[in-house]
Amino acid sequence: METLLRVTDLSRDFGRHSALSGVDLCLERGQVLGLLGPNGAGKTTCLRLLSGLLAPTSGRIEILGLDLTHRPLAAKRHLGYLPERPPLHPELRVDEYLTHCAHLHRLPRRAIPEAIATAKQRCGLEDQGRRLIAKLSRGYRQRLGLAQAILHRPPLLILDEPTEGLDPVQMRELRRLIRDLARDSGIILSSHLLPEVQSVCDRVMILHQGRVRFDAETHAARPTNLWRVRLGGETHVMHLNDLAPVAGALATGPNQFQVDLRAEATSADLARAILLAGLELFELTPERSDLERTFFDLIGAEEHA
Ligand SMILES: Nc1ncnc2c1ncn2[C@@H]1O[C@H](COP(=O)(O)OP(=O)(O)OP(=O)(O)O)[C@@H](O)[C@H]1O
Repeated sequence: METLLRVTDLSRDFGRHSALSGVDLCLERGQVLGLLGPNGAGKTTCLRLLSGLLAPTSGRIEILGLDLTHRPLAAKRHLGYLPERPPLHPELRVDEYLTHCAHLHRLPRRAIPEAIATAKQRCGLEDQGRRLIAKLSRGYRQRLGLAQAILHRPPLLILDEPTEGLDPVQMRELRRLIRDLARDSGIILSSHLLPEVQSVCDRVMILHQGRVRFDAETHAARPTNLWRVRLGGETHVMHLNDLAPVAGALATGPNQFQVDLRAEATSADLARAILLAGLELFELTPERSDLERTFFDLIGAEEHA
């Protein structure tokens, strides 16, 4: 595997306020990393640092082994960036804007038409070249922002809230595009939506108040077949362990249990078995994964604050 990005002990202060502190991360080609966190967690600050738009207070960022602080131009050549609000020029047509971006990316003049055609094709903009940007829908503007980010075929893509403001169909299409782009690049994206990150990312980092609170592969963070069960009356854990769909049960409180179901069993099988055994079922809910627990604890803390 090829390491595209290596970040060591990255911090950024604004005056006395620490917006980001002690972030370490590594990204390989083919990986999609999701930065998740509530408003003000430090996601945009982190992505602006990684894209070289903001200088770190301390720490090191290497893109394909090039130090972003000491060799910014060489390092940024390998990077495509979709900011939270892409600076599109509404008075330009799609092709005019992409030509302008190609010049900014310093693409050789002869390579520009093909680069634009490829970027438009990948982003589903083939028929939009003559359209005024002012007339594009939100979804198409986002595609155009992505097209400018991939125009020079960078191996590293940084996308700040790429699906923000899109409708569910546009979101699904953009997620598909992100997965497609990840076949030959590494992608970091930010979001404050847990399902979004779970559906598109291989790895997730939760930021809160500028610090990393959780960092794991998303498949490792997926819930197992664990359920929380609350029963009525006087029930012993043995009653649950005797039921056919149950692989194992633990008592977690008076009449409360954590139940691990057999691989092929469903919650409906469990509910049926509990009722057939003559027990009273008060609650049956999926146990959250560590990722979900951390996320909802933090969001809950935010809402409470
Ligand atoms: N230029 C700046 N000057 C001062 N403070 C800033 C600046 N940029 C960000 N901050 C502060 O740094 C913290 C992190 O902000 P940041 O925009 O990175 O969060 P975020 O996770 O991207 O939030 P959101 O989801 O709302 O975009 C916030 O407290 C914010 O107010």
